[in-house]
Amino acid sequence: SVLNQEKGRIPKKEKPPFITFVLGGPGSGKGTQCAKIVENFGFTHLSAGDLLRNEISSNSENGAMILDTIREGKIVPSNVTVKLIQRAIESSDNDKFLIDGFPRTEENRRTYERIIGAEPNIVLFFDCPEDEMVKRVLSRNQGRVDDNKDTVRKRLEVFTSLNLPVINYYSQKGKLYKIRAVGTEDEIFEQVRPIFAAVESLLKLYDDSTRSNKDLLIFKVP
Ligand SMILES: Nc1ncnc2c1ncn2[C@@H]1O[C@H](COP(=O)(O)OP(=O)(O)OP(=O)(O)O)[C@@H](O)[C@H]1O
Ligand SMILES: O=c1ccn([C@@H]2O[C@H](COP(=O)(O)O)[C@@H](O)[C@H]2O)c(=O)[nH]1
Ligand SMILES: [Mg+2]
Repeated sequence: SVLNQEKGRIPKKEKPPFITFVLGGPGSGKGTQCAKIVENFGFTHLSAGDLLRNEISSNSENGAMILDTIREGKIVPSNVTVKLIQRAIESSDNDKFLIDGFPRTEENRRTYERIIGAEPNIVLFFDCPEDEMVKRVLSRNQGRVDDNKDTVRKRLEVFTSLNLPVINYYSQKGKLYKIRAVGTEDEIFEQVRPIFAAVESLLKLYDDSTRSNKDLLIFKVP
């Protein structure tokens, strides 16, 4: 805005957004915890699965292919998912996002980096035992076509073989925050809260600065 420019600050859209990837197996509680982060810290929640399900319900050209892929617990082609995420980020006024359930594969990750031209600032990993994840998914009752025994088994296999390498990648980069995703929703959120309290302080510093320096957003939570 003019006000910002007068004060010598960088207008909001010219600053890179703060991106958090939220990872974890099926039913680990990603969506549940994202809702709490939205409520407490004002992030915009973009669930890759929800963006894909919207494509099915709006009868888009890729809808049938996406439905088949989700039924099988497989992964939708990277360019399709990344374009949906890109469109959602660009059409938002917010500058801090939770990208939930993406990237699922190393190929997803590289495609995101190529198209968006950036890496996430931090990555959360909800680490939950398999038997607990299966129990949660099978009692979810939201009418999802993939919440059945057979597809859950396939989703768990895909998680282990394709998603864990992505999680290891971000761990090696020092960007990963691992949450022990057992206990009540509130108990789990008490592990999440300090991470976003630190992010909030950092973003405040950044908002007050005149720099568009991305390095300011590389930090360690105490
Ligand atoms: N800590 C918890 N204890 C018990 N049930 C939980 C807990 N957290 C979430 N749930 C429930 O487990 C189910 C799965 O949670 P949620 O949808 O948040 O998982 P998810 O990681 O987003 O799963 P998916 O990858 O399949 O989308 C939901 O019915 C949710 O209400
Ligand atoms: O990046 C993504 C995210 C999701 N999928 C497909 O959607 C389902 C459901 O995802 P949830 O995160 O559990 O809502 C997932 O099993 C994949 O089939 C995808 O292909 N790519
Ligand atoms: Mg979810």
